[in-house]
Amino acid sequence: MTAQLIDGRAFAATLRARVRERVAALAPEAGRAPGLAVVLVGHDPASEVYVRSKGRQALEAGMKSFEHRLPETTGEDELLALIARLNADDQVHGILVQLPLPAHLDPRAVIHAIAPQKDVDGFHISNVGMVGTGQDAIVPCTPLGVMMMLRSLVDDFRGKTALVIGHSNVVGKPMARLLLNADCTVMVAHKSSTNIPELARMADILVVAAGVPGLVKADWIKPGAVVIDVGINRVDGNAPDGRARLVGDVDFDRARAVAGAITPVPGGVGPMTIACLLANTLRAYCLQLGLPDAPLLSDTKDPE
Ligand SMILES: Nc1nc(=O)c2c([nH]1)NC[C@@H]1CN(c3ccc(C(=O)N[C@@H](CCC(=O)O)C(=O)O)cc3)C=[N+]21
Ligand SMILES: [Mg+2]
Repeated sequence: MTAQLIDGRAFAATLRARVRERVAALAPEAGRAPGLAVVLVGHDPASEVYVRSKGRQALEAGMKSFEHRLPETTGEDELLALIARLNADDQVHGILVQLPLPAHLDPRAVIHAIAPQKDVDGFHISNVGMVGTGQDAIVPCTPLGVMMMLRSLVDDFRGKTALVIGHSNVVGKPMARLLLNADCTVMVAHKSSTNIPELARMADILVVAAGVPGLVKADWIKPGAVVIDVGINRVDGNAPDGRARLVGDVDFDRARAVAGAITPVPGGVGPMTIACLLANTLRAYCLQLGLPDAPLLSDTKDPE
């Protein structure tokens, strides 16, 4: 058997188109469009690329984009003052502070300074607590995108067993909570657990967010399982042209022969993360303006 490839670029394009349509319907005058503010401190090259594409995609969706680039040496007071201004700015409906921050800045203090209704990353303790108790909240972009893709593949989460490898606040923990909220049986493993292969072999749904290239071997995968690879690892010099190559956390070429469906890297989870940021910004806008907020992709079985 060869696994079905889950096309994250196609899902993301469909979601972006739905966001764009709804923005056009809700805010025909550009002056009232949803606004996304992205804050980047310092010059991490990967972060620069992501921040640029977030800004470009926000504009393409008919939103306003505000980019704030601050020097590496920015003090916490200065950053908190900027967040306070963005919280008070009625043109700004979503605020994202790009992580990681330089070491002298405390990410918790910064995240918790963001107004929860503008926290489009879903990292504020208020949104985390809401998701943790099964309430409607702003959900972190990567796990939200994964759930949208899973819903198109899994008819009924009840009775399914899921393993999440990695328990970060950004991906693993919220992923596990969303799967629990969907009535899956959920296991969460640290990447260095010695029994991961046995746990993985029980999983109908395997979500890997460990940051270890090729961690998951084909013989860990239950035949027919849905495998979601969240890893984005830059491996130097392996591409035919000698440049860095992106690989996931799953030994993709061999896993394909065992899994029922699998996400590639690149072109899997990554593109959905940014599309979900736009969806969250639209959601935040609706919450702030008291507009109805209908689901965009989460309710549909098929991205077409
Ligand atoms: N506050 C905050 N929120 C984030 O959501 C956040 C962040 N900080 N810091 C960095 C990570 C990383 N991240 C990605 C988004 C898109 C791709 C993506 O589109 N990846 C493409 C490939 C891109 C490439 O070629 O590098 C793909 O997988 O196909 C990847 C990674 C969001 N992050
Ligand atoms: Mg991420």
